[in-house]
Order: sequence, then C-alpha cells, then structure tokens
Amino acid sequence: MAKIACQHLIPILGSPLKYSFCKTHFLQLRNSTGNANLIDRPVFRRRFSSSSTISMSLKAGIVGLPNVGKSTLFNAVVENGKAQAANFPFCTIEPNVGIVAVPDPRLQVLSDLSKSQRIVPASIEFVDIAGLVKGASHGEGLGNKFLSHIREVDSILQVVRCFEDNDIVHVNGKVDPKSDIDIINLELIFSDLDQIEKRIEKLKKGKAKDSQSKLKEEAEKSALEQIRQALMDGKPARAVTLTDFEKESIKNLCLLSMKPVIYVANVAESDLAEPNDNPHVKEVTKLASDLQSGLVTISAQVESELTELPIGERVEYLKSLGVNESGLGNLIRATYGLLGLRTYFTSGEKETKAWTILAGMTAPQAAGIIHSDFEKGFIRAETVAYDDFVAAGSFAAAREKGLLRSEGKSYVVQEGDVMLFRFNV
Ligand SMILES: Nc1ncnc2c1ncn2[C@@H]1O[C@H](COP(=O)(O)OP(=O)(O)OP(=O)(O)O)[C@@H](O)[C@H]1O
Ligand SMILES: [Mg+2]
Repeated sequence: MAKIACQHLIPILGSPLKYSFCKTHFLQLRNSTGNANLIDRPVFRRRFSSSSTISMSLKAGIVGLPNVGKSTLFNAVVENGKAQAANFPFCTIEPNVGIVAVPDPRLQVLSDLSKSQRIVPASIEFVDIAGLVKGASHGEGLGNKFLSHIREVDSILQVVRCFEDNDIVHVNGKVDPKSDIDIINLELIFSDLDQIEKRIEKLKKGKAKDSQSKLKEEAEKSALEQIRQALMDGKPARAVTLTDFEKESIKNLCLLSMKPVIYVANVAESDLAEPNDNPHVKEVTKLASDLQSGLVTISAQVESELTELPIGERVEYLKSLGVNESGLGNLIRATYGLLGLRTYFTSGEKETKAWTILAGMTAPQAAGIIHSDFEKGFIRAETVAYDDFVAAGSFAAAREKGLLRSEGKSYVVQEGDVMLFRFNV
C-alpha cells in the first residue's frame, strides 16, 4: 500500500457515542445554507476539478492550544485559504471558514460511465478557531466567545503539537500532548457543566403543561443528571450512554464534550516517514483510543508547503520526506466518517453528484435532500449499489441484468447507492 503523509484511525462508525447534531446544523445540511450565522468572514474553497462545484456541508472545527498549527492546517486543507498563520499565540482571533470537497474516486468512475458534463462532490466546512487556554471557560485568554464558536460546529479536530522546535513558542513552555489534551477537555467540560447547571435551574422553575411535555422534561432531567455526573468525574458527555429519547431531549444544548473528536497529531517533517517513532505521537494515539476518538497524524507545515508547490513538484517533495501521498485526503475522509455521514449518488448526462445524508436515513428523506418536493411526492427509488452500477455500466443495463431494485418509503439508503427518484408533485 502506498505510504501516505498521514495515518488515521477512524472511530467505529455507528457507535452511539459519536454523533451529535444540533438542529440548526441538520437544517443546514438539508437547506445548504452555507456558513449560516457563524461568522461574517470570507468562505474559502478547495478546488476539486475545473468543472466542479460543491453542494451542502457540515462543520468541523479546528481547535487546540494557541500556536499549535491550526491555521497552518486550515490553509493546507482549504487549498486557497488565507488564514494568517504565524509564530505567536492568539494569531487567529476571528474564525476562518472554508468549504472542502470530499475526495471520492467513485465520482469519476460514475461520471465516465454516464458521460456526465460535470462532477459535484460532497463537502465539509472547516472552521479555524482561535486558540483555547486554561481558564477559557472562565474568561481567560480569548475567553468564552471562542467556546461559543466551538458550540456551532458538528465535530472537533483537535490539533495537538507533537513537533519539537525551540523557535516556535509553546504557551505552556514545553511540548506535552497529554497536558494539552487535558487542558482543552477540561475547558469543554467546565463550559458544559456551566450550561447544564443553568438548564437544570430553569427546568426546576418551569412547569410542563401536558403529559407529553412532562415526559420530555423527565427525559431531559435524567440525561442532564447523568451527564453532570460524568463531567464531574472528568469524562466527556459523549461517554454517557443515553436512550434515543434522552439524546433528543438535550440536542438543542449542543454540548461541547458531546461532539465527536479526531485528534490531529501535528508532527515535524522529519517524523513523517515513521511517525510512530515519535513518543508524543504514541501518547496521542493511546489517549485517542482511551477517549474513544479518532486519530490522524499529519505535518501541517508540510501540507501547507505542498499547496505552494506546482502539482508536478509535489510528489518529488513528498518522496524526499519518505512518503508517497499527501495526508489531506485521509483527514477529510476521516472527518466525513466521524460526522456519521453517508453518500449516495445521482448520475446522468448532466452531472454525477455525491449527496450527503446521515446514516439511517430512508429513501424519502434522502430524496428530500435534493428537493423537498421529492420527499413530499415520493413514490419509489430506483436503486442500484455502486459496484453493481459499475459492473453493468448504466441504469438501463443494471435493469436488464436485474440489479436495479425498486425501493419504497421504508428503505434505508446504503452507502454508495446510485439512485433515481420517482415522485409526484
Ligand atoms: N508541523 C509543524 N512543524 C513545524 N512548525 C509548524 C508545524 N505546524 C505549524 N508550525 C508553525 O507553528 C507556528 C504556529 O502556527 P499557526 O499560526 O498555524 O498556529 P495556530 O494554532 O493557528 O495559532 P493561534 O492559536 O495563535 O491562531 C507557525 O510558525 C507554523 O509555521
Ligand atoms: Mg491560528
């Protein structure tokens, strides 16, 4: 297998611990409203191919201590990103937002078979957030405002400094991934505790009107109590096993420590070929596994330098570092997986397009991502698995070979389904 400038360990998909979607973000997915109310800043886009445009997206927030390489990583992922990255803490104050296409080789295959005029990949929004310091939840550093930026993202990429360089300031004086991870986790936990206390107080005052609201309130109280206990024990909210009803009842709180996390071990270029020889990386790997989170090892510096080079020279540069491929594709795919997202395709002469859905969505819900009329008037979905489509070569050929299925309202869309919706308006 080709050696790449990144390793990743994606947490098990489908784990109930992993996914928390705020209502607003879910609506955003459905309505593709861009970067909504988060920040009034330019949105950068990563190029995919000259004929591509990008559709809907969910947000991944890049967080970490100050000066660990967050903006450097952002500029590399969002290829033409212009976030200021420099060797001083709190270089970033206002978040930078960029939309990134999710690389998926299946798109080109489908497009070639269907002779499509263009390809539209799925996308994720990356948000480069200011550095957090100890005491942020009590207003230290840049304070609470920045925790609120984290509240608005769907998942967290926590950049952990694993490179030694005396010229680059570490806010706590030395490279120490465990301490860095603990600091961030504690700040998220303190902020959640604060929110939970306030909510519990509010619930005590309010009176539920009917039995349905009473049930809801009971579920919420129970969830809040369980999470409060976990937080007091230093555990994140995502470590608590809740019933679906309880999960639903606290969704609007958008708890920070409920969000799924990928730790991004940021290594020096000299460590890229054998990252596991770096003891800091070993430590982050262990912590990521203990915290039921994902891990990606990458050199933000190398990735950002790569984007400055002409495409032809990139492979040479990577080879000189002992790797064959950039690690960004894996990072983006790992993030997409972490968000609990699935892809289905539509493919025809006009375009081949990747549509993003949540795991478990039914055919009408998936159709509703394209247009609400498709969901309202849904009749059936002609569906063929990606591999079967490729083997047959087209919808028509798949039908002839009996590979095309006519699925109804209760069908749960599978990863890689190629679909054609029949609907009434
Ligand atoms: N893998 C790496 N190896 C060496 N230097 C790096 C690496 N990653 C980032 N740096 C350097 O670290 C410095 C800080 O980077 P950057 O501005 O991206 O940090 P940041 O986390 O965004 O900081 P802030 O919180 O202040 O916004 C820059 O000088 C950058 O070049
Ligand atoms: Mg920055």
